[in-house]
Amino acid sequence: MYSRNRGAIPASGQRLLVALIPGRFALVWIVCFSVSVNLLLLVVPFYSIEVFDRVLSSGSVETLVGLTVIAVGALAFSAAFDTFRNRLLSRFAVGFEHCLAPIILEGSITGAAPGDCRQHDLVKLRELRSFLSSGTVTSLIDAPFLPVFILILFFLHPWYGVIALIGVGVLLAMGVASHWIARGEIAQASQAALKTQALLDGIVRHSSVVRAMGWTRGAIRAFMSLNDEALSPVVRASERIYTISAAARTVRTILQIAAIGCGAWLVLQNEVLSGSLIASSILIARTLQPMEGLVSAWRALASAQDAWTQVCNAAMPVLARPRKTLLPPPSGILQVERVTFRIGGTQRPILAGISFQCRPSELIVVIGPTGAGKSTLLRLMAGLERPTSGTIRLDHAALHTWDPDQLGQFVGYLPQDVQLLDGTVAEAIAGFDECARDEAIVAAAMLAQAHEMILSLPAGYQTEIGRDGCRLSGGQRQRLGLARAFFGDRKLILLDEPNANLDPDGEEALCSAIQSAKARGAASVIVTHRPRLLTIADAVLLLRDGNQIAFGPPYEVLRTQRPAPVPGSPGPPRNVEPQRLPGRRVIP
Ligand SMILES: Nc1ncnc2c1ncn2[C@@H]1O[C@H](COP(=O)(O)OP(=O)(O)OP(=O)(O)O)[C@@H](O)[C@H]1O
Repeated sequence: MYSRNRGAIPASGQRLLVALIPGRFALVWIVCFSVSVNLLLLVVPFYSIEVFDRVLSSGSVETLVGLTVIAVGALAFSAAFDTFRNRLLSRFAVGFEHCLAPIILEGSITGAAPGDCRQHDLVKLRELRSFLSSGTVTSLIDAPFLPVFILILFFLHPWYGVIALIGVGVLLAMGVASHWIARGEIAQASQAALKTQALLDGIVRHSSVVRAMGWTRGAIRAFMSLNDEALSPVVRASERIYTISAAARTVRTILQIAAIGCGAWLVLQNEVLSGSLIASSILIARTLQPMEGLVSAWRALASAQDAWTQVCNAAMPVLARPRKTLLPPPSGILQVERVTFRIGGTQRPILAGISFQCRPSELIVVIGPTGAGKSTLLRLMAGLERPTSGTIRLDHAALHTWDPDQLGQFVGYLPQDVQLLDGTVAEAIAGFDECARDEAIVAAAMLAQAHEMILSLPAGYQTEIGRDGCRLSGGQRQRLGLARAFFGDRKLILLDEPNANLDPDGEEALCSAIQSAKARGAASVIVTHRPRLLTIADAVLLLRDGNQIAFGPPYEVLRTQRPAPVPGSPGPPRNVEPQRLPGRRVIP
């Protein structure tokens, strides 16, 4: 079965997952209702036997009326039980999704779930939910009653039983064949569908770039070609399954005719009464119909099995994670100890042996050329990645020992691309903090010098900013991102090029916001390519090719990195601020 090469899931893990599902005891009721529905299905064949063999021979109208009332009553009960069973199944399916969706989502957000297509795990969960409330599941639940029907057929006459057994065997073989045929195609289609979805996400997300660069037709062509790739195995599998399904229908009809012919012959031989002829043909139809349904249900079954494997793979790492003890609020002592980071099995580390410390009220500015590893270092300090070796500590506790949500309350992180949540300005600042007070939101906006800008927006703090803040300018987005980073009681502020889109006024505002954060006792680490922040920094960390070239007071680091003056040249003027950061272009 296709499982994104994630390896087998231990049966104990699957049991653990199933044990979490609420309402699983409803399954007992579902089975009870199924037993009742299937037993009540026997009413029609027995009614036929009684009518043909007793009423017609005795001519008793009272018996006929009595039998009819009983049969209709039993069928009414059967319909009611069937309804209850389906309702329970659909509620169980909703409970199933409701229970597992938060786990899967947590895996996607925290990166606990393996694989690069985590957003599809929720889609797979939804597929499973609709499978659970589908007719395929009721057919599967009904399947164990087939032996009962076959036994009754044997009881009516052994030949009826033999015909039913042959039918079940042939249809079962056809079902298995369709499963084998569909298996490879479904795996292929599933992989291609993931690729198509990823491409579609990219095109929709960057639709303005696609439009501006004149790539619309190209994007459509690329999408259609991948979509065709995803559809063709589905079409191939469907065509083969339809062929087998049609053959199965023919086999069933032929066997039903055979049963009637055999019954008629047995009546002529006086081996059975005519009532049993009718009863046996009804019972054979009841036996073979679900089997025929299972032939086309194999594909749904294979897809559900694939979805279950993916859901288990996504949920297990989250369930296996130990609960973390909540630590006291930190004061903001950040220690980076011999940190090395490499991705996958790559030889060259992105960061190698980085060590420094940042105390409360200190500001460290990280500089270095493009690709030096500055953003990666910030991601590690925000706890988004774990060092390959070495440790990063906040108040002496390694970051991975903090509860991620608790740690997040004390870390204000602004990535290079601001990434604002869709919603209002206030929501973009407070995020998913349900207890956020308006005063705290406004205070953060004021600290980031974004308050005036927000008030100038059409609906102030209630202005909808659109997906990723698309209705705001780059500078406005950056100021909102800053306000979000300062929102709440942050003890560690991590900003990745916060002044990239800021004008000189914005940069001054950023400096005063950082001074306020310093005054509050927050430790700050800021990546920048511009020199303004160096004037308020306590220390500078210079990175190059993932290595720590220098760390110390700004003037020392910059002095050691300046090119030696050419003998005889006048040298740089003494009273001018540094205009070139080591390893970087000249700052205008
Ligand atoms: N997810 C990733 N997979 C593979 N390589 C990565 C990944 N993230 C970063 N890198 C590599 O790590 C190196 C450092 O990247 P990083 O973004 O940290 O640099 P940077 O110093 O912040 O650069 P810039 O100043 O341009 O933002 C780069 O060579 C980059 O290609």
